[in-house]
Amino acid sequence: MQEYLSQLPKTELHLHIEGTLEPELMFELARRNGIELSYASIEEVKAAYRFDDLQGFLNLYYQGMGVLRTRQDFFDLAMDYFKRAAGEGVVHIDMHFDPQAHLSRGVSLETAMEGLLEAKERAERSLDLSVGMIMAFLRDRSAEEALQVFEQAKPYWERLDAIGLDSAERDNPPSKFKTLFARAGEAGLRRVAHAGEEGPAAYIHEALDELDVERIDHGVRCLEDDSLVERLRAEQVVLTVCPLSNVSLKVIDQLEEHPLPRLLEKGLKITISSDDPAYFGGGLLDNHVACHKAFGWGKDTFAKLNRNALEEAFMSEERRQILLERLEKSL
Ligand code: HPA
Ligand SMILES: [Zn+2]
Repeated sequence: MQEYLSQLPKTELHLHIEGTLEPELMFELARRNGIELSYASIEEVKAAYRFDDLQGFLNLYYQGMGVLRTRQDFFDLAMDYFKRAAGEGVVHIDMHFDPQAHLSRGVSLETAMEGLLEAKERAERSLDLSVGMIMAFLRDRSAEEALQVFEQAKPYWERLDAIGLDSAERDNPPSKFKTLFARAGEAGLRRVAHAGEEGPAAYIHEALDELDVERIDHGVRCLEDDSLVERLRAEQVVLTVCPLSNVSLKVIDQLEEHPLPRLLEKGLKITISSDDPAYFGGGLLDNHVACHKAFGWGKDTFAKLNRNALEEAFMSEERRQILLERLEKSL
């Protein structure tokens, strides 16, 4: 099965590029930029990656990305991940990135954007990988700041696929960002949002109704509302579920208890992703293997999850057709 899962062309719709920062690269970038880390060794970093909840993770996530200073750092971060992912059979990644988390520590939008865009272009030329770009906004910061950053990013709108909404979900409802999402829609951008990870099922309804999103990132708490489940099924709204992330952040106790099998039984359009692979114990292949072990899923289920992801990915129709055909041949 491991071999089948390795060669299966896999697509991930939910990945934060800053969450791919492995401790080894963190140390290298710290050295390069003359930054003193609060960790003495790579082992110490890894030992710190035990979280009680989303906020506990976010604190380390924002701290870790402090080593990213130059355009080259952003390029290296992304390219490092793209190579690893392509090496395990990932063919497409829709990548979130958090400009506000860099602007707030004095790193310009251009530095982050140019480094990430260069890595995307290099990967698309030199690896068998396509990359979608999702500019994410931090929901625990103000709506005014988000709008201001979005306007500042105007020179890059053309090269973005979508905007997203992430960071601390509790008490930061989607409706807070209604104006931003309307503005992004007018600018021709697609919209996705994290909802129903730690926040209630009502936030999923709200993201669909008030932000007009086409995807829900996570969404696992939809099961608390039968009418919502029925809506997600009828509209075939894709959920980008992140199994190892949910275990790490204690959204669920253990993978065997994860609602994924129930979500599939209910006929929802489910995909699986790694979220922040450097922090949550593995990349997309590891998430596949863990689901196989926990749920006993066979080849058909993994084919379906990846077909769902391919159908919804931000990629050209030409590449989608090529990859859909390749997926069918790999079965
Ligand atoms: O899983 C997540 N949830 C919310 N915000 C995030 N930012 C990075 N990862 C996450
Ligand atoms: Zn996420």
